[in-house]
Amino acid sequence: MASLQLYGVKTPGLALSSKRLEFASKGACFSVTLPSSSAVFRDVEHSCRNIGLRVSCEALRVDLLQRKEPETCDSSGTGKELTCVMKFGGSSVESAERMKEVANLILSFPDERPVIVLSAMGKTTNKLLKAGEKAVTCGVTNVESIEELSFIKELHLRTAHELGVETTVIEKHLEGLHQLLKGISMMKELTLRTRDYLVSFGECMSTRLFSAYLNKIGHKARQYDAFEIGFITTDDFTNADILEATYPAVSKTLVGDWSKENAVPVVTGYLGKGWRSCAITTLGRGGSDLTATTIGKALGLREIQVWKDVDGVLTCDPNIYPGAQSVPYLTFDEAAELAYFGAQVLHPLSMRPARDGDIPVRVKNSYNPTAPGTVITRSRDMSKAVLTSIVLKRNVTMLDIASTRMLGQYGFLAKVFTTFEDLGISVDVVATSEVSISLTLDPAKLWGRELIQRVNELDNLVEELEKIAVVKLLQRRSIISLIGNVQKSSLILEKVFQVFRSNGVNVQMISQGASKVNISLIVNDEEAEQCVRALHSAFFETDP
Ligand SMILES: Nc1ncnc2c1ncn2[C@@H]1O[C@H](COP(=O)(O)OP(=O)(O)O)[C@@H](O)[C@H]1O
Ligand SMILES: N[C@@H](CC(=O)OP(=O)(O)O)C(=O)O
Repeated sequence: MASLQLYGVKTPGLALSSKRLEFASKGACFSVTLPSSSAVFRDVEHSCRNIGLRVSCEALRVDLLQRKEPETCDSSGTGKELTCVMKFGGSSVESAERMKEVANLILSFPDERPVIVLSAMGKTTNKLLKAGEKAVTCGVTNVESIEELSFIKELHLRTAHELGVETTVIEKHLEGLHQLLKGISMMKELTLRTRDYLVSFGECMSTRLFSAYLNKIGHKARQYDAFEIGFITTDDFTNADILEATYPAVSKTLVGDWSKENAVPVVTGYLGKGWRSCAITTLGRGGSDLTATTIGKALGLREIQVWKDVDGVLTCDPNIYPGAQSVPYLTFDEAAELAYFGAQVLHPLSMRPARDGDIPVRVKNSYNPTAPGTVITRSRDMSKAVLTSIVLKRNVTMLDIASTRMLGQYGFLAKVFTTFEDLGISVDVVATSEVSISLTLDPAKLWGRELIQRVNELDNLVEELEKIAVVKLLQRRSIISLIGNVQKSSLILEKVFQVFRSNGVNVQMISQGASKVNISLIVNDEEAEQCVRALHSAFFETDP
């Protein structure tokens, strides 16, 4: 038997009984006693609906997984609510020195009562993945000498020493990591599920170190593993999606604990728990941004701050052009499009919870906290906006598909897209006429797969499409996305084509589509960076 609490209750004080259920009203909470089988989850949901309670199987499952007894919200804290999320990425917490600076930064906002979200230290996630790959082939006796394992151990132990906190806070994890790598090397295989478990050590350790440090300097803090506090996801290992049930569960734990002890919550970014597998999942690379916005929405906070190593969202990738400037304002739609089309600065799905909860997101530089950064909100004054940012997505596969039938035949586009659906391949940019279609394949989805699988999928795709069309497969293309005010598309395109002409570059496909903020152009990979630099100069560095 398990004890549950239900969320989303509409009518406080309502009592219900049935053969299998016992609801006892407790303010807005109801506890229920039932055996833990999924059939019963459905029964409970159904019964609740019948009496006007809005709950989902997922919400029930979350609480059952936590197996928490109903608690009274007796508060011994200050009664002041949490105000914002502050997320610090790997670049912001790469060393003890950086962690100290981040702690100072947090303390320099005495009016804020933040939830802290941290990524793994520096490049730890990459190193963990590399260590996992080496473990597959190196043999159990050689795991000890995997360079990346030694690096991670040394980094975290040194950080503990330099912060002056007990190494015991991470020792169990370091030992667990070592054992896991031995396991991988025995099995000679690294599944996606194991990969997620492997990388979770990064966030689990960074948050433990940081929370211990805050406590050491007299700032009460409490560490949380996201997968223990209700971050419930799909079971898509390495790219899991957050489920609705996460919001009430996370809010209940964080707000409940805060109201009792006023300890700054320090939460692992990037991680969740698969709702069927109950195993640790990850939200895709850079997923801590999504953790932050999810907490912001769950708790209805005033602001979500995402602290990076750049002065906010920039006019283009500074690695392509160091003269990129910071963009002061963006809408959620612009930021989402920018992230989706490849700007590494934000996780592609991270704007969704912020937009749903209408919570402003501020992108700031932890190395330069006085810089204003970028504020992302639902709407902004677009009257003067032309181009906001230029984004590059490299190594894209493009398909030219021309119907073998004549003009006036219907159903061609439907057949093409059915083929994509059947093969589970998603499409990025599309331009069509009645009898031909050019499109690019989403590289994130395609390149995430094993090489053999990828080649097979492309072969199958072309084979299927060739039944109705002449197909040309074009590799090594780049999408240049122009994020801005599409209302001024003629002005933007006039300038773009001038730039391309003077650089001798031919655009191979162009799509404005339904998006109100993005014009996409496809060029050859080798021409792409030069184009971005030339466009940047034309749009941002010359007088209007
Ligand atoms: N348009 C852009 N604006 C800002 N940064 C960008 C942009 N495109 C790419 N970047 C890169 O994104 C990096 C920040 O993202 P990320 O490495 O995920 O930060 P963090 O680890 O702090 O979360 C920057 O250092 C920069 O190199
Ligand atoms: N550590 C994870 C998650 C993350 O969000 O990292 P960062 O905030 O450093 O991009 C990654 O490297 O993907």
